[in-house]
Amino acid sequence: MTDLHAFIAGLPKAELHVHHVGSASPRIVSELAARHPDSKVPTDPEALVDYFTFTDFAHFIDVYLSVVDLIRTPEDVRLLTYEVARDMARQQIRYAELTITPFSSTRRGIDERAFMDAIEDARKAAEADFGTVLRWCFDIPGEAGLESAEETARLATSDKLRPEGLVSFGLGGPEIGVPRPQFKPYFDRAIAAGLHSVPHAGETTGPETVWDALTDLRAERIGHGTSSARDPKLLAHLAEHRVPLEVCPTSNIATRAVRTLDEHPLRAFVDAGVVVTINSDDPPMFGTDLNNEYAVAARLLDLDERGLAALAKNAVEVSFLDAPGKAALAAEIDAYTAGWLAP
Ligand SMILES: Nc1ncnc2c1ncn2[C@@H]1O[C@H](CCC(=O)c2cccc(C(=O)O)c2)[C@@H](O)[C@H]1O
Ligand SMILES: [Zn+2]
Repeated sequence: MTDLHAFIAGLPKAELHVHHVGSASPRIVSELAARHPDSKVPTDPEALVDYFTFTDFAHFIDVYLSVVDLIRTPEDVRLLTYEVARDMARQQIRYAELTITPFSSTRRGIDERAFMDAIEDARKAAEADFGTVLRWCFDIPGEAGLESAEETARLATSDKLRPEGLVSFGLGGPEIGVPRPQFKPYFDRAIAAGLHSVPHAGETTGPETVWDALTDLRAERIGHGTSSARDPKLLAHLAEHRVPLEVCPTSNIATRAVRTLDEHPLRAFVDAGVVVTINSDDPPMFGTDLNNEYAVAARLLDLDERGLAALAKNAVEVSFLDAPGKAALAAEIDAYTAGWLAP
């Protein structure tokens, strides 16, 4: 391990763009598959590497949904959530906003009350046992249609069901053929209920989708926003209004949204003055983790320890953590970096 990799491994971090089911490691997949042996998801870690090699974005979503099918009971939901937090803690991730798609679970027959209790129970246990603070983003799986938007908005805004850890409202899945403006009424409801707007946009379609997310969905941060690099006016707007991009470099290669890491627009975003955060999206499915994404960012942006610490602090600053939590985590990053660089 180089010094920079060791620095990253110990750096306290926040992650703002990571999916719940997409974080199921081979260890967790094996445990779930043992509970549900009829699943087509392989349990052998070597076979999983092949299974998690995608020909395009649509193929990725097919495979993703086969892992969704492994989560059938509230106890599966609890196990997944708690074990994902354990994997995060091992990477010194202190705070994560985990994107959860409750529609996928409720439509598969998991009771909505039991679902909320399972994620909340796991959140509290993970904070007590591992020190990792979790918050939720509930996302609409856009391709599943307006029925899924209605269900997600209902679950996210219901006084009786809305979980304490919920901070934001998102929109994921394929973008092609799924225009963002149709989701405006659902985002309006979520925002009126006090949730932050963080849709995916510009991952697999052009910059116009990012404009739609800003205008119609009142996005406060953009998931990916990769194609923004093709529109200088959009870059200037993102920079001026300090709308951060949640960049997930390895994900973009794995889903073939970008051809190679050297062609990734991360550097163009930074050069344009856009606030960026570094994220892992669906780490085991993309053969990565947050530490590796920081190493990729260090290479693409030519960063040293101070630059990496600044990137980690970006994520804290634009997170939806409360002010004392942000101050404490930023101070922890500074203390760690000063200690590392001290002679
Ligand atoms: N890189 C990504 N970019 C975008 N999204 C990503 C990414 N990674 C993970 N996701 C997740 O994939 C889900 C997609 C689920 C979906 O399309 C769907 C369609 C029809 C039916 C059902 C169902 O459950 O019955 C689900 C999204 O909601 C999102 O949370
Ligand atoms: Zn995502």
